[in-house]
Amino acid sequence: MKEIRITNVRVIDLRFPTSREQIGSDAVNKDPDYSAAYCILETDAGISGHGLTFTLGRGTELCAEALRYLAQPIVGRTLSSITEKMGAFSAEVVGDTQFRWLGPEKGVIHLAAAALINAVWDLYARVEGKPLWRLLAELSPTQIADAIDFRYITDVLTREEAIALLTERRAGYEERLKHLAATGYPAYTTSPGWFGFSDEKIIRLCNEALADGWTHFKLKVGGDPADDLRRARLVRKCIGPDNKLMVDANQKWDVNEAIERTRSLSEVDLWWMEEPTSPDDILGHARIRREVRPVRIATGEHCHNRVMFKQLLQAEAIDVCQIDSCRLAGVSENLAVILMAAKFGVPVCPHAGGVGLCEYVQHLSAFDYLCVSTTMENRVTEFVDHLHEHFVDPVRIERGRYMLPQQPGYSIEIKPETLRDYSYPDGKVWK
Ligand SMILES: C[C@H](O)[C@@H](O)CC(=O)C(=O)O
Ligand SMILES: [Mg+2]
Repeated sequence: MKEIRITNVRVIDLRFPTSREQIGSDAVNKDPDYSAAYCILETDAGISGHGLTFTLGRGTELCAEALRYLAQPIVGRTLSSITEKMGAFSAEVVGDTQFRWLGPEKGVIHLAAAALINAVWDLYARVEGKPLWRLLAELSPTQIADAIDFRYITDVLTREEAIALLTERRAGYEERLKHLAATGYPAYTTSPGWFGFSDEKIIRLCNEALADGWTHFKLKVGGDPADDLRRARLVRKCIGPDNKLMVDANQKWDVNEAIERTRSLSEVDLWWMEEPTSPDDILGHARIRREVRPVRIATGEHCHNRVMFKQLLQAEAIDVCQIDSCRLAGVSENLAVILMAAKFGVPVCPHAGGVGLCEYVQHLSAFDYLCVSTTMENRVTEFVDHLHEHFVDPVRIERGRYMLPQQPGYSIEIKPETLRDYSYPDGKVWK
């Protein structure tokens, strides 16, 4: 096959005015405009790769600028020179000897790295003619290991251990694939439970979700204690005792307060408490987890790199590992965390509250089930029912489950008219 060369990278600052209806709101992020720094890798073969990183509106221009900077060195490179060792490529992207001072491997520059690395994976999958989950599932254990930068995690997961785990878990792959294709991957919905929604709206949306077959629901908390409890009781009453209810405080509390508030909310039978305190407080999470048992503790959407996840796992601080497709530096770093979570026996339930995150994480969950965890037990991938109409290959949900994507790529391409109308500040939506 002819070598494919990247000839140009276009970067777009894209923003959706979701705050106008309180979509995506939580106790801390009260007015999110779901946004993205979006990039298109153009090639000399006519085929292009797409990637985005999720943001909340203001500041997206900083991510877009960082993305432009990180993209420069790949213009002129062949795709195969990058994809033959995606782990080395990831290390290059995050290792720029001056730029890394702005992180390292965290914040604006890491979000930008995710958009770029994801775009390369998208291009790779398209060129191979496979959806990303299938590309990953059909790579050999050695090739998956080559896609990972193991630096800083070899004390818990070496390259050899990763290869051994993937090799051992290969058994039963065909049966799992048939099962996944037939039933889809379990999901939960956050859409009825945004912080800024009225009681009436929450109940109407829960009832609609129940009718659509949803069995797992998440509610935003972190407001006035009595109000949180009242809303949680309302949702529990509406969904009944058998469906699962999770709550998300989005980092609102100090550790002591988190313990107190979780105990109080446990009255409504919580399946998990999410982001009870600062995402950086690993020992705080460990203490909260010990003191609120049997309520399980979930976190990860603000866990900015594999080292943080390594420590959360080592410290026995989490019951649920919420990887984020673009908080971590794209597919490659997510693979590292999926494998570490498997080693510690902690279920991965990806975060997807944002634009494009559902489109991304369905591929990661499929790969996790097919090749790593080999089970769906206690695993649910988040779903939010917003903005899918802007994607060329949007997610398909049936009875509360993600159906396997079929089109080549990482499902993240946004329609050209959306790129035009929602680009910031010149798109017509922002005029
Ligand atoms: C600002 C985002 O909508 C955030 O609230 C998402 C989130 O925490 C989740 O989906 O979980
Ligand atoms: Mg959350």
